[in-house]
Amino acid sequence: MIYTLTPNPAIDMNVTADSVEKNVVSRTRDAVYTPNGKGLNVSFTLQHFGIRAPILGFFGGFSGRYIIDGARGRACEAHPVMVDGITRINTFVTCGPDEYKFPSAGCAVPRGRQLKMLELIDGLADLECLVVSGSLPPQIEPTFYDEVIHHVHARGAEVVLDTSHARLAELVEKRPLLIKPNDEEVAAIFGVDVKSEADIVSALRLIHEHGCKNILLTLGERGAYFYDGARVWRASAARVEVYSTACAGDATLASFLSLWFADRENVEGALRRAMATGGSVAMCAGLGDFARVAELEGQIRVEVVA
Ligand SMILES: O=P(O)(O)OC[C@@]1(O)O[C@H](CO)[C@@H](O)[C@@H]1O
Repeated sequence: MIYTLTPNPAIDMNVTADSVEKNVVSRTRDAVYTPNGKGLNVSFTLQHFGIRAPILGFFGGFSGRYIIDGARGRACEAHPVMVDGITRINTFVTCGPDEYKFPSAGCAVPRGRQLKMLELIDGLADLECLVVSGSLPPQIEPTFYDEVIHHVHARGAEVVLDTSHARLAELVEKRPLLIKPNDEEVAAIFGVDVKSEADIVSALRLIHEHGCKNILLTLGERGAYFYDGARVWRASAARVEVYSTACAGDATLASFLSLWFADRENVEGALRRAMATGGSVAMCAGLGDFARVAELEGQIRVEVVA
């Protein structure tokens, strides 16, 4: 079974504004509140594609309860580790063609609660893969990622990592099954350019040499690349009118896993579904209803480029 771990969940608040200016009141409308956080988005998307992916995470206060209730309301199993404090609310403002993103720091997770999470992971008898997604809240040291990987590997299970933390450069040496960086993360964390296709292929090979078994590199409207240590695939992006790109990367990762985790040969089908799902999510606030995935799949071109 695939599980997801979101160390720092959030309620996402998506709003629309006609203008955003400093030192004046910028009124917003159309607020949409959704239970989120990177790993939860992965679980919800997997659930859409018929794959149960129980949720692990740290939750607190009214906002934490709203997220847990929202997950259970979608028939997603949740194993919360409760903390004092209030789970964060992240704000996403769409203003014409521009997006403003304001993630909060999150609520502190004391060491005792971190150990409780590791204990929970140790007890997951059916764990095959843990998708660890998103940032770390206050009081959690970056080495918590290392500890989680150690506990998952000790159970004989695999780890998928999606984090923009600089520690990713060391974590790839622990041989995760897959990482899903974007172009900015590859440049910032691994110090390599991904402007041309030649740059991209070299970057993928470099990250693979450091230990990561598979890499799904997402590039927004430039599409995505996948490397498994043997071949590099390129997939085009869906051509859609973007409302908010928040959650699109998580949905891309989850929809890729929904096919590829069980059938590692089906990279082409998995990439087609991934790009269509990411496109459908970018058209709306939150994850939306995935209504246009099948139609968008027809637009996606996938080819082996190296
Ligand atoms: O602060 P993190 O954990 O890196 O990102 C959190 C977050 O921005 O990621 C998701 C979109 O990918 C949102 O649902 C959520 O608010």
